Amino acid sequence: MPSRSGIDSEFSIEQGYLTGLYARLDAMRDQAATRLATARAAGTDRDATAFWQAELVRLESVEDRLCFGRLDMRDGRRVYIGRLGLFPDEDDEPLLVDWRAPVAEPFYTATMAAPHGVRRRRRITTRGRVVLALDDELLDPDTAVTGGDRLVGEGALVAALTADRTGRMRDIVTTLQAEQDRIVRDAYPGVLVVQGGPGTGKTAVALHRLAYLLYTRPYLRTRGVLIVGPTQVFLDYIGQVLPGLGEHAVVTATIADLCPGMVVSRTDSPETAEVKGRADMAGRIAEAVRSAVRTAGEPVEVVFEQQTIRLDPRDCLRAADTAARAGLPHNQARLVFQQRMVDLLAQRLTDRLESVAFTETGEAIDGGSADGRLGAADLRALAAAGVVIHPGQDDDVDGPRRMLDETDRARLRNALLADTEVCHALDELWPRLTARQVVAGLFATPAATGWSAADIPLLDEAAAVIGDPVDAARDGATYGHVVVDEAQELSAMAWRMVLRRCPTRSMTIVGDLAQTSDPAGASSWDRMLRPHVDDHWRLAQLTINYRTPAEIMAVTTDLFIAHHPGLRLPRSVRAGGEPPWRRRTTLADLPHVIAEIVAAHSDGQLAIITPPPHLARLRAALSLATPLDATDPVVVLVPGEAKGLEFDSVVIVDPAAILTAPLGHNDLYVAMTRATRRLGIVHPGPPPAELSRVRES
Ligand SMILES: Nc1ncnc2c1ncn2[C@@H]1O[C@H](COP(=O)(O)OP(=O)(O)OP(=O)(O)O)[C@@H](O)[C@H]1O
Repeated sequence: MPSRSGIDSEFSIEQGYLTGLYARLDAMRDQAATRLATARAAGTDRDATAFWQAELVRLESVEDRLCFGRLDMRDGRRVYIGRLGLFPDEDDEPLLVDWRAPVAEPFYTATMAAPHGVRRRRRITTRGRVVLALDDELLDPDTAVTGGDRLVGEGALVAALTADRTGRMRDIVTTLQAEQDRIVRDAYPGVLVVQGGPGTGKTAVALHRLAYLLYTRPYLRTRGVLIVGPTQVFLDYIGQVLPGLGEHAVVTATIADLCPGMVVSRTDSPETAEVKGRADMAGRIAEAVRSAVRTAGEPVEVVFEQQTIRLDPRDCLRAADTAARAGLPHNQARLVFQQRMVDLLAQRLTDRLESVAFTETGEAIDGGSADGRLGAADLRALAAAGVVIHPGQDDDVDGPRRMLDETDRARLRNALLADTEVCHALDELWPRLTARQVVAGLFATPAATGWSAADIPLLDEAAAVIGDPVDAARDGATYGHVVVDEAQELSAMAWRMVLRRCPTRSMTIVGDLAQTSDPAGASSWDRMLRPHVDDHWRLAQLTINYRTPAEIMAVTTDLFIAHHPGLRLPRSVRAGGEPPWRRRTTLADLPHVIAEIVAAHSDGQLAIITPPPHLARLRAALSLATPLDATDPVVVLVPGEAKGLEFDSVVIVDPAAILTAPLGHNDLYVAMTRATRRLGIVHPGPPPAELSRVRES
């Protein structure tokens, strides 16, 4: 055992070092504040103002757990690891190494068998600016046997996993595990899919990977990075993680948010949503847009300044063909079509004009040659009649003459383009479309009835095909790297929407095929991704469940095996929690029983997960305000809302009703794996067979 004085001296060494680090951080903050004030006062350099403002925010956000580790290397070097790099001076050795730097990697990956030059790994637990605990691991077996070093403090991982939940995710930078760190630092440039069971840290890993990529690929800061999550509640839940890692320039969005200006106000039946999510909807949208062009068949008559101009259907078809071959979206190709048509109309008008000349008294003389141009003989006749004709600059003096030069013809084309009747006639042939029109036309649904979640990817697809954003005022941006969380829920059409925002296909996709609850979602990553990225995607797996204790995972086994024979249940990292329980009641008594459970609950955050039909009744019974706030001590929510979240205690209501949804078994699995400590089930009537392992209380 290390002596008390030995431990004390280790603490005082680390406390002294930590105090020095904070002093350096404070100095950097002061310097950033001064530079910001100077830039603001000068008022000229907006880039400098923005830079120092962002720098100040970055330095403020690393206050908590600034330094959390130390590596003692076999060559005698000592490396302190923390949230950012700190240097005494530009060229000196760092006081603190950013956790993302290569030299920090062994902090996460070194083992006794592969120590990567590390002799001792020390985890430093702090609160505020005070050292609370030191936790040492010796990676040098010889020294360990002689007892020359010592282990100090509580295991940081266990402490992190057993801490009370707050409704906000925390970063795991101090306790990232080796299999997670490998994914965080993976240099794969294409689509990296992280598959893993509940609680394996997929979300945490994706967020840390994003922080790592922003550090190692600084160009991403200007290209922008995007996180797509299932709900706003989920995005709020993870919202503190990246700022805590010093990264603020990240956009978060649900699928609906990616389509600016759209509000989801309608719910489709699962069957309809599944149909709308299918990949072949893209073909239907393209066809609907193509068929809006009506150029075949009848000759086209266009009236301009009381003259009727008749165009041959073949001319219109040729114009449409040229426009279609320009490779532009519909609304932009329409401009090419209009241009071609106006050229044709102007030509017809010019031909007609040049085949008719007028005397000074306004009388028409038919002086046209066979090709509609004025020949030398015509000109002589016209001159004799007193008509003055200005030959165009490009006219050959010996050849047929033109009345209109290029400028005149351009003016004529402009006059045609500005003419309401002409525009109307051309619009009939190649109408300008809106995304709303196209999608409403597909399902014969009036746009006024509002849009469902499954409509959003269709609107976005239509917007891409026609070339105008759904909301004329706001266009969707593209990003240098995109993270998609709960990615198993995305339909084929939603994938198309996300991929349009990531032209480089640099993506981190995290999800679990056993948690899919959207009927249009994924049952195979390959089937979902191959049509878009061919084989430029790679699978990484996480296998250890850090959230859910073994006792709870054990009761999900029957449910899991019955529906996912090909997948493996993740292994729980900890056991010893309370055994799950179930309680039978009646439908009428349900609100009363839940209120009783809530009243008796005192320890940590509690979630009541219920199928939608009971939601309003239970919220009313508990007098809960409506918008869901995941930080409340008691929350009532449906399985879809619980995705990605976690709570100290979970009570599942009426599991049989949850199982009636199309992928209800996955919903129930999601609900059961949200608990970090306790799971209870309240069921009106007999329990579903899949839950027979749960003891009745
Ligand atoms: N290395 C770690 N150290 C500390 N906590 C961890 C670690 N890995 C995961 N956790 C914790 O485990 C919990 C589950 O992590 P996370 O939500 O990322 O898992 P997930 O795989 O996305 O889960 P699900 O698919 O169920 O939504 C979180 O509280 C997270 O902080």
